Amino acid sequence: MIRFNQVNKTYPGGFVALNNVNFSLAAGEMAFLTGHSGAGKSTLLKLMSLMEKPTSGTVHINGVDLSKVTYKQIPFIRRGIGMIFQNHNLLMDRTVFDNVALPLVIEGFSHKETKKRVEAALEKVHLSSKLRCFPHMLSGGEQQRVGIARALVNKPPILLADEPTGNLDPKLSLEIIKLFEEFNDLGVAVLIATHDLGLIARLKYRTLTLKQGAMINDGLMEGLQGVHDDA
Ligand SMILES: Nc1ncnc2c1ncn2[C@@H]1O[C@H](COP(=O)(O)OP(=O)(O)OP(=O)(O)O)[C@@H](O)[C@H]1O
Repeated sequence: MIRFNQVNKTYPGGFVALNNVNFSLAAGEMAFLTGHSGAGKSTLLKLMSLMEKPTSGTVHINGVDLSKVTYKQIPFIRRGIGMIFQNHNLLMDRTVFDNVALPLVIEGFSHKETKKRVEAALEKVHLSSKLRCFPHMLSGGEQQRVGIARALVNKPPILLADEPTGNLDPKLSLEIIKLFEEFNDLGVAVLIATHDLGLIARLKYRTLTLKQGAMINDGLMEGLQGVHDDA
């Protein structure tokens, strides 16, 4: 589903953001990605979504070697990945329905099919009653759930989340993770980049840890000391 093989990323200017990263995430797996600020978490997510290219090494997503993807094919590859961000990037002048419908409108789905899918996605994130609301009428946790519905409305097999609980209190954070678990139970592979060591410690999922661009841990976290030392 996701496979990194000897991946290096050096940004123009010479900064080494990723150093020989190897890992894979199978279909239906769920894992955390953590590490200090600047460790390379966002860079790793950007390589998967074709926002950046590796300097060397290969990245496979849904069986496709991304180095072989042409410019024209990029939108098709991206459709296989749902992305969720800390600030959820909702369109504030559009309703909840329109925000969630956006990926389907871009893909050219009929109005009838769009309505069916948007209603189903909003039901999954428990927001059916808020369909006609504008984002400013919702709480932070509800806005994040709209972002999740939008990311998953076209049923991608992979979900990538970059600090999805960054602005939320512990209770709401857990609710968001529970939603991810529900999608994971349906077979979606989920990778969650987070600084939230409390969340990681409570949930006992596989945890990939980056330190200065190198993958220093891959597995359940036992002791978390040292990971965020150089933050
Ligand atoms: N476009 C760029 N050009 C040059 N350097 C960059 C670029 N993007 C990121 N970097 C550098 O690469 C390093 C890794 O950045 P990255 O955003 O992947 O870290 P991160 O682990 O996501 O950090 P944070 O938790 O603070 O978001 C940082 O030192 C950053 O300054």
